[in-house]
Amino acid sequence: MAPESLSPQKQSAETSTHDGRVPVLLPLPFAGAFEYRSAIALQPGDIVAVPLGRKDIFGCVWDRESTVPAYMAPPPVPPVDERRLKAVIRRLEVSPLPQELRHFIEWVAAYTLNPPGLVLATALKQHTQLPPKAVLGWVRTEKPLDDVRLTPARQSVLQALGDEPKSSAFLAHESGASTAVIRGLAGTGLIKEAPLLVGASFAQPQPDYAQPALSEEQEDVAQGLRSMVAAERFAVALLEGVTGSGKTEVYFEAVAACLRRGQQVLVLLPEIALSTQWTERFRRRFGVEPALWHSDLGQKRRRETWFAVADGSAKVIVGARSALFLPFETIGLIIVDEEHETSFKQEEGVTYHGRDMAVVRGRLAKAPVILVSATPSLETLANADAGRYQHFLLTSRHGGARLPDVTLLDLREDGPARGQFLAPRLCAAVKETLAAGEQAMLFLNRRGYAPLTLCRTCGHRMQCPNCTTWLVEHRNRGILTCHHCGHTEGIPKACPECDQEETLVPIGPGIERVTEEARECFPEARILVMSSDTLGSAAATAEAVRQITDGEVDLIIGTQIVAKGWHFPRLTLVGVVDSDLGLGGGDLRAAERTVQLLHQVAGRAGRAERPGRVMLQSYVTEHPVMEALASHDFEAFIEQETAQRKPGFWPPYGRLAALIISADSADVADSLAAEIARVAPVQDGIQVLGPAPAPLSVLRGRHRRRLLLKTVRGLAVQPIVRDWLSHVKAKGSARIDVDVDPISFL
Ligand SMILES: Nc1ncnc2c1ncn2[C@@H]1O[C@H](COP(=O)(O)OP(=O)(O)OP(=O)(O)O)[C@@H](O)[C@H]1O
Ligand SMILES: [Zn+2]
Repeated sequence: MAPESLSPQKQSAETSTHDGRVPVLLPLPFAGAFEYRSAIALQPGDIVAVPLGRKDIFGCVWDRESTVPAYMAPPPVPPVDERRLKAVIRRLEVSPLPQELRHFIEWVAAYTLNPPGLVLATALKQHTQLPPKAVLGWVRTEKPLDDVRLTPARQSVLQALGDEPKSSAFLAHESGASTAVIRGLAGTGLIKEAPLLVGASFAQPQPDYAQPALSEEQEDVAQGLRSMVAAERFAVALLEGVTGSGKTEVYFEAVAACLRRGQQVLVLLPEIALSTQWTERFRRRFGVEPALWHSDLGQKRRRETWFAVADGSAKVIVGARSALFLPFETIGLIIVDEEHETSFKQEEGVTYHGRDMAVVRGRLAKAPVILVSATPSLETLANADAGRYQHFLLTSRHGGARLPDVTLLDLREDGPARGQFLAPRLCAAVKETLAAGEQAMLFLNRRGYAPLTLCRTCGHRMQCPNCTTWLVEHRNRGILTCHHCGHTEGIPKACPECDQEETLVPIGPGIERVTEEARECFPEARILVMSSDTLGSAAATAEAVRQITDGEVDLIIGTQIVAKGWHFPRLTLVGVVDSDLGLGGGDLRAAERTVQLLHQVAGRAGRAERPGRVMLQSYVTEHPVMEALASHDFEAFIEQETAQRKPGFWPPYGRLAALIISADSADVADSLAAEIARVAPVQDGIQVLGPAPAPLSVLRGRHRRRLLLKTVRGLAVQPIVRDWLSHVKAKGSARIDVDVDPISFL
């Protein structure tokens, strides 16, 4: 989304006790805030308990003035009659939601066409459940030192103690002493318990802890980023650089600049649970771990982090997109790493794009935003080309490493033997690599053993009973499973259709099947499989990374997990088993996404002294995607994509909103879809496509139809969709979901 569509923000300094009435936003799908009576003075942002129907519920005292531009704002909620007004029960003793965060919540709601209460729910998820319990730490007492015998362990504890209370864990870590020593010290009366300042457990990153020597090119870019931070105003930059060029190292300089100004930094990573290498690099650069924010965080840690972000003591927060909803004290910089990743888009509930909303958040915080990628999205490139974003480039790999040589393996000519998936030339290359004591990687973006199970006799295909999709065989677990709804069944002995035994055969490869083949071809190799099925936790991932880095593994076989920003210095060969996999389906971004993914995987090869090579197995070697990958010429590819999208006003040259209609039965879905189509907007610059059955026309037992609204760039989709949907109502089991800027077209 373009920053120019954001209007300047209005201040709403007004207190909300207004004739004793306050608007309170509840974390529920209502159109806006409700009014309540309040005898006590309340400020916007206060968390309160209020009655709703016969229940009590938490809500947030809201602003009367909206900062969202009028054309995007939802219609106001009609005021409530004085006599029906209910009273606020009490104010909670917890930190209020800052104004900037409230404005952000309104923005996200208006932009994504969601009720603001649902967006508030995202922000409140952890907050109001928190009992404000004091956590105790230790401080020095008045008692003179001379009275006490001091062991070296006790001395080092005293040294680690500052003016502010410190937690036992912190003291133990800093001093190397055990908690027993600390308790012993307390027994002497030299230290006593005191409430911890919230966030005290977050050690401060040191901007000058270990500064790298930057190359000239890196230094130029770092300088540009530092001055953006120094300007302390909203601006967006694209940091584009080939894989291994040191983008992380360079944006760390912007982080350092922000830390020196005492401000907070938010870094969004697409796959935070996999980011162990990233946090380790951060620690090497800044001396401490950053604060993490993701869904696997334990309750206690979540709570500590929330408060430490609110009081400004957590300086660098690295998180998944939900970190955008944290109550930052002063954001000075936002970084979105791998900005092209589609996993930044939340697909369930409130559908929003983390990258785009990061730009909104930066705007509200008056802070610069840096978008980082080796293969930027067309959206971001278009913004850079139009001069809306600054554009920084890193053109060479660090330390003289070369970009890998990319070879296309045409499967029509050099394909593998029947029933196999690795072409002879790829096998030979793997053998050579392993013989040289280097590591190889095979990439296939498909979990399980085989994507389809078919009866050789009658042609029956094993399908999910709840979804329009085939069941995927997971041979290791002896099951067939649906990757959409989770339906699981045993692998039958006989075909359920024709009852013949031993006729079901797997069609096509998943990584389990490729692994089986690799074990036969490379019997000596130590193989490690990386997929969400084998790496369940951050700890398992960290251990896998350690094994690879320490050279305990020869061959890595994996799904898209292996494409993430890993730095494996011994890895010199990457083989892509099925390069064409992402190209089918006719999705608007299929080609773009394939280039991004395969380039990212290829970029894992040859990142240190030894040169790398990449082999792409494909049936369409003449496809522009394959040519771009082989020649490292993305400009030509982007030009071609642009030429295809521009005339039809496809993003980023137009805007999209998808309507997904779903219901228990096909009839209900069809008739609602038809009704919506009948009242579709007719206007210059607008086109409505559909209704049509969704590619996943049945999902979890619900029948789905899609309509797509397309507008020219100058028209905002929000008011159009809002007006459109005001003419229809979903009844019974039917539902209408809106997806603004859709990424998935399933
Ligand atoms: N100036 C530097 N001094 C020392 N090491 C550096 C420097 N620049 C980069 N490196 C090292 O080079 C390697 C690649 O850098 P980095 O991972 O930052 O690149 P990247 O552009 O983010 O890569 P990718 O897009 O592939 O994830 C890392 O190990 C990094 O520590
Ligand atoms: Zn299913």
